[in-house]
Amino acid sequence: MARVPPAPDGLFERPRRVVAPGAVHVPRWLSVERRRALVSACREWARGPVPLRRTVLPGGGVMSVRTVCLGWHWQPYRYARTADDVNGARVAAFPAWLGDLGRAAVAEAYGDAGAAEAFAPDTALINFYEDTARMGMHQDKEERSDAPVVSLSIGAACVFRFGNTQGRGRPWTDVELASGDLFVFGGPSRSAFHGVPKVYAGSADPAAGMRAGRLNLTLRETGLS
Ligand SMILES: O=C(O)CCC(=O)C(=O)O
Ligand SMILES: [Fe+2]
Repeated sequence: MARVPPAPDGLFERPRRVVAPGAVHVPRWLSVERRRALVSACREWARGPVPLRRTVLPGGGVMSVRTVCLGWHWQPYRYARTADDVNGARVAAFPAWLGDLGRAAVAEAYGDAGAAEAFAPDTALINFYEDTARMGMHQDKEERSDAPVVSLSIGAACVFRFGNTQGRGRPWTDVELASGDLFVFGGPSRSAFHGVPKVYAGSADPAAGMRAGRLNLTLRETGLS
């Protein structure tokens, strides 16, 4: 297992990059204040009403990431208001301020005020990765909306593998997502396969309140009511 952390901040410039049409990586978008506020909000949400837990897949496999949802609860492979595969509780509300952050993210990534204004996320999936956690290649496809997915990363850096819409295999692009990075995928990239094959052990963001591990939030429109 590679344990070499990415280059320290500031050593190399990480430019903003269009990875595929509609898929934009904006390094270090979140300020340290914003990262700290998100980390403490996630700590609260991880306590309940639905606790942070490993999702059990229909075949019996258990995901290595631990997840908690806001607004709508995702379980393989549908959304519901209640976490029927955990404790039956209704998930915490999706807060208005997180919707504002999502719209700012779309504006930043696409430079399109109309697209930003139209973005109305109603769910967040919050994933916590220990250094050994991974996420296999998948599509985010339970949403009934063409709206983009906004992804925010805090803590340890990872390899985010961004593939194609046809299948799990190549071609793909490996992107390093580090603390504070924004990644938005929409338009022709909305249903691209993607995953996290590696977290860089030893990279952390103590200033944001993360001594170890990686936090990722995806803000999405479910298209459900
Ligand atoms: O952790 C990430 O960067 C991606 C998470 C993801 O793909 C998901 O929650 O569906
Ligand atoms: Fe995903």
